[in-house]
Amino acid sequence: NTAHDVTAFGTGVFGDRKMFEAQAYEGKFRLFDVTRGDGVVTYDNTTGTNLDVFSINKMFKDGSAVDAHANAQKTYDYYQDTFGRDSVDDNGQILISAVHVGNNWNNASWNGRQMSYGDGDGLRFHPLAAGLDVAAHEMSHGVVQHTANLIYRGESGALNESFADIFGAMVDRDDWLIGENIMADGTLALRSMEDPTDLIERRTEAPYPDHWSKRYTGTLDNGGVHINSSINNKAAYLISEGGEHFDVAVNGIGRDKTEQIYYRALSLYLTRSSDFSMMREAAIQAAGDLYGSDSDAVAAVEQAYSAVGVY
Ligand SMILES: Cc1cc(C(=O)NCC(F)(F)F)no1
Ligand SMILES: [Zn+2]
Repeated sequence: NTAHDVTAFGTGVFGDRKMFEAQAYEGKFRLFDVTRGDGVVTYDNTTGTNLDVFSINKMFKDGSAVDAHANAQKTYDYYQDTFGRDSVDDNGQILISAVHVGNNWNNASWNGRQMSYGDGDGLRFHPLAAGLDVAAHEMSHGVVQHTANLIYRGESGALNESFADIFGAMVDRDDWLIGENIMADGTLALRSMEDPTDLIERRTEAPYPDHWSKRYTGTLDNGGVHINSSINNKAAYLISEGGEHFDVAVNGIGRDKTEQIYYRALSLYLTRSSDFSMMREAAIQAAGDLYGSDSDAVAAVEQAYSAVGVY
C-alpha cells in the first residue's frame, strides 16, 4: 500500500505535547514528513541500521525523536519563510536527523549529510534534540556548507560556528542564548550572544571573548572555532539590539533586518577563506544593498564591528 502523510502527535523530552506531519506506512506510522522539500525524516540510531522511528498509532513516545523531528520542521520553515530557501541546499535536500547517537553523548553535529543528537549524560546536558536552537545550529551548518562553505578552522571556522549560532538564535527567537533549555548543570547556556563573557569556555577556562583583542590564538578546537565565534556573535547581537560596548554606541535595527543582512552576506559575499575583516565588509555591503548605503543598518554594522574591534 502507498504511504501518505498524516498529522501525528508526540511528547518531547520535557513532556511537552506537540503535533507534526508524519507518514502512515504499511499499517504503522513513521517520522517521515513528505510535505517539506524532499522530506524531513527522523531515525532512532540505537536500532542499528538507522531504522525509522515507528509507532503503531499516531502518538510517538520517543521524546528525542519527537523534538528532533519538530525542530527540523521548524527550521525548514524558517529558511523557507524568511529567505525563500528550500532546505540546506536550496533544492529541497531531505533533512535527516538521527537521535540517541553515541553513549550519553554530550553534543550534536552536522556531518555534511545529516543531523545527529546525543542523549547527554544528564549531568552536563539533557538530550540535545530538545534544543530548538541546537537543531537550527546544526541545520545552519548545512546551509553554510552549501553557500560560503567557510573552512572549519581559525577565523573562517569561527564565522562558520557564528552563523550556526546566529541562525540558531533567530529560529529560537525568544533570547540570544544557545542551549539554554538543555543544560543539566545549572549553567545559563552553552553560549550567550548577548554577553559572551557570562559564560566560561571549559577548555580554556576563560570567559568567551567579546572583543577581537581577547581572541583565542591557540590550537585547541580547530583554532577556537567554538570560542572566537562569540566575537562575531556579539557583533550580530549589537546590530540587532544595540548597546554600548567598550565605549562604542550601536543603535540596533532589530532581528528582521539583521537576519537578512547575515543571510545575504553568507550567500552572496563570503567565501571559504573569509576572515573577520571580510565579514565586516560583507555585512556592510549586504546592509547597503538591502537598506541603502547611508542607512541606519549600514551604520549599525560599522559601529557593531568597531565595538568588537574588527575593522
Ligand atoms: C565542544 C563543543 C561543541 C559545541 C557546540 O556548539 N555543539 C553544537 C550545539 F548545537 F550543541 F551547540 N560547543 O563546544
Ligand atoms: Zn557548530
